[in-house]
Amino acid sequence: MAIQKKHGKGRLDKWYRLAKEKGYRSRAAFKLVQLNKKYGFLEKSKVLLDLCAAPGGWCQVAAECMPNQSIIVGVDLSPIKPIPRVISFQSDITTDKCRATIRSHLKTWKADTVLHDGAPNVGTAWVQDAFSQAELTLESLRLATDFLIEGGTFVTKVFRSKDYNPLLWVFKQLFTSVEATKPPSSRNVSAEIFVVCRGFKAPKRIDPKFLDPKHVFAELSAPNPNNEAKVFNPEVKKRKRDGYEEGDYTQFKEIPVADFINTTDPIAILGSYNKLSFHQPPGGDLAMSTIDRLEETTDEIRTCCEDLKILGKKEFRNLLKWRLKLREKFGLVVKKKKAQEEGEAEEVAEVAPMDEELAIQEQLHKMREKETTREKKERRKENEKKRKEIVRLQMHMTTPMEIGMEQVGPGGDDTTFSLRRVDKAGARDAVVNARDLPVESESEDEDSEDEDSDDDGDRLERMLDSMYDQYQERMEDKDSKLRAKKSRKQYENDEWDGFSEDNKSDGEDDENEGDTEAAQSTAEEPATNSLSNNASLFFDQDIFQGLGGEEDEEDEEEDDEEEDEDDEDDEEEEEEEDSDTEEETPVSKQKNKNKKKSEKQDSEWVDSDNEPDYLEEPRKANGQLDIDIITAEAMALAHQMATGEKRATDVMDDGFNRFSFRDVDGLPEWFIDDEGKHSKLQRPITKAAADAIKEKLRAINARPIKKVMEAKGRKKFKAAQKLEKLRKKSALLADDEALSERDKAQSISKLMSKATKKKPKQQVKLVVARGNNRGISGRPKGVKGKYKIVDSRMKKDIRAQKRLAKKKAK
Ligand SMILES: C[S@@+](CC[C@H](N)C(=O)[O-])C[C@H]1O[C@@H](n2cnc3c(N)ncnc32)[C@H](O)[C@@H]1O
Repeated sequence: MAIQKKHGKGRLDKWYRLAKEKGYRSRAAFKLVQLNKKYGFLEKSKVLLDLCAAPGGWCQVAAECMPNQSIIVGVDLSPIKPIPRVISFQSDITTDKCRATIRSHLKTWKADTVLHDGAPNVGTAWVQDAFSQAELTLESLRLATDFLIEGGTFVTKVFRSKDYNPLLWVFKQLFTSVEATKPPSSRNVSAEIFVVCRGFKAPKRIDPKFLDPKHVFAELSAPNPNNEAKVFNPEVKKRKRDGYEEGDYTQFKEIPVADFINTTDPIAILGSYNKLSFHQPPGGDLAMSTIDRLEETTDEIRTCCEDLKILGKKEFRNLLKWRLKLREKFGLVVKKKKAQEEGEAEEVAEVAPMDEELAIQEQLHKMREKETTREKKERRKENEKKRKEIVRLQMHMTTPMEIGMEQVGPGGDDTTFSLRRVDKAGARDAVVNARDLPVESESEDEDSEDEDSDDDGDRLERMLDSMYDQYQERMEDKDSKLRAKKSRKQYENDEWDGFSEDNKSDGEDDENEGDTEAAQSTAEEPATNSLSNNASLFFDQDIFQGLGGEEDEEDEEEDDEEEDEDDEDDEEEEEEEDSDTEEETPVSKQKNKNKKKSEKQDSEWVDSDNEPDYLEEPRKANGQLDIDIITAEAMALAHQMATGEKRATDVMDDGFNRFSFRDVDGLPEWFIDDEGKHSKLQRPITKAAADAIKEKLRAINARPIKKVMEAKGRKKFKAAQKLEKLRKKSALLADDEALSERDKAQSISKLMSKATKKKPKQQVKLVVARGNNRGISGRPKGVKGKYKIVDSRMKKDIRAQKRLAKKKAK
């Protein structure tokens, strides 16, 4: 059971806040709400008497729940501010005057329900309050018996004390059903219980003893205590069930040490008593004298027992240890548990749990709170780890390199850098994009903590990457330029054919063979397939020159054989072949032309082995490259080349600059993208080139797009159809002999005017982007037909334009 604070803000719990919210005068109002929810007596009542009603929370609830025209009378020692539909007055419920006043208000009516929530010493008039709680309850019962109707309900607050059971016994004599319950809004730390007595028996004569506190709460004489049994057989001793002592305001409390040894709750004793007494009664006490004589009971222990209020932690610990030792000596340790279990079982049975749903909800709430605190803790831990990892990365303590090096070491079964393995591990894309790669620890000796933090680093990287992807997607949705840029980038990435699907399937049969094929294909790509410039340059390096493909070798062999067979015809055939191919395509023509031209300039440029990939580009009928120059830089370059200001070799030279071979491996994409904006050669743009591009774009914009053309075509077609219909109709009218010529002419002209009448244009509603419409996407609420979202400025401008146009028209 959670212990709630009894003071300060601990009192301001959720019921307090709820009461404030709902306008109830006290949090106690919820106790009645919950009691009524369980027993439903208020809705059935027409006359209600609220004893001890101030400040009036219960009266408010009663006024809410009871039928209209009901009579509600509230009384308290303290004044009650007026409540609609409630009669209230100030009086002591134990007096005859109070009884008379109630009678005057109720007249001949009998009450269906009597409520009593009285508590002595809690109201503002506590000085006048002389009764104990139990006595007050009995007094309220007396009033209830005076005013209750037969079958009526009496709801009262009772405190768990030694008087509780006698009270319950009295209730049972007067009511058919008596149930004790504790509403959820009643604090757990409070000893209060509510007893709902239903079905008032309304006996003609009530035995005065039932309502006489002296008689009801008279103590039964206890049997002589067996002190020996008390110490040695504690299971026989029943747990003290006196509950809270009424009116015990004594400051100094002492308790016999034997009780301290026997108790199941030593902490409570140490906390609430001032002294553990070794004092024995006149007749002597075996337990006490035994404890006194034992060697464990040292002088120090005795001194500690003298004044518990001045002891520190250490002394308390000593006392508890001493108690345990004595209990062991008396053999009480195991038995104590049993006794406690029994005691607890009994206690639970006393109070019926109320409103299970509410209890479950509360429990769920607690569990959820626990869960969130746990999650928060974990998140904090995780963040701390990530922060450390970033610091490590920044200090170059971890390197995002050596990708897959340990898996396939040199001299292993696989080739040194088996791309296929990388591919199989699903990291091909990662290699291409130089990201998402797991960073492997550099040495196996690194401790597990480092591995963990490496994993965290990877996770952080991946998180950043995915966040960046999401950001880009969002931006692409908004910006078509970005979309185009992405598709261009994708296209460039797709050009990397180093790991073709074919190779993949081959490789599954024979790894080694596949590998050579992969190598071969990569070596061949520059010549046959269109690789990106970077890739071409990469494979142009000397290291790849020696790598010949199987096909090449076969071709060579075949050539050799042919050479052997017919040496003489070889040269002629070759010449013929060359001329044939030259004639076949304009591409080769162009190639040849290029060859001849560039022989003067640069022999490398037309090296057939290094055929540039632009040969795959679309060409015009005359064999010229069909290049659409769309950027000012390209236009400027084209201009420079056309005027001879720049040569092809210059362009190639320009290709080798400090940005050409930027090492982007292992760098996150967002970083590359960000850098890419600036890490490139800034090419000069001429004014003429910029103007030419502007002109070109203007022309492109002026060109009607396909959809507009289609719409225009549809319009034309529909007009033709309409005309045809009209023609047919007017022909019919003209042939109608029943009509006079004048009527015919009139009907035809009517038809024509109807056809030529333009449909009124649908108005475009201007919706100002303010209030709820600010920043919305899609149709604003309550707008039908065509609409346009504008800002208020635009709306005003349009109105002004219209006004001006009207003025001009006048
Ligand atoms: C817990 S408060 C009642 C709260 C009330 N049910 C409500 O919902 O606002 C207890 C009240 O009992 C009143 N009380 C105590 N002894 C009384 C007595 N002898 N006669 C009348 N009222 C008494 C106190 O003045 C105090 O206002």
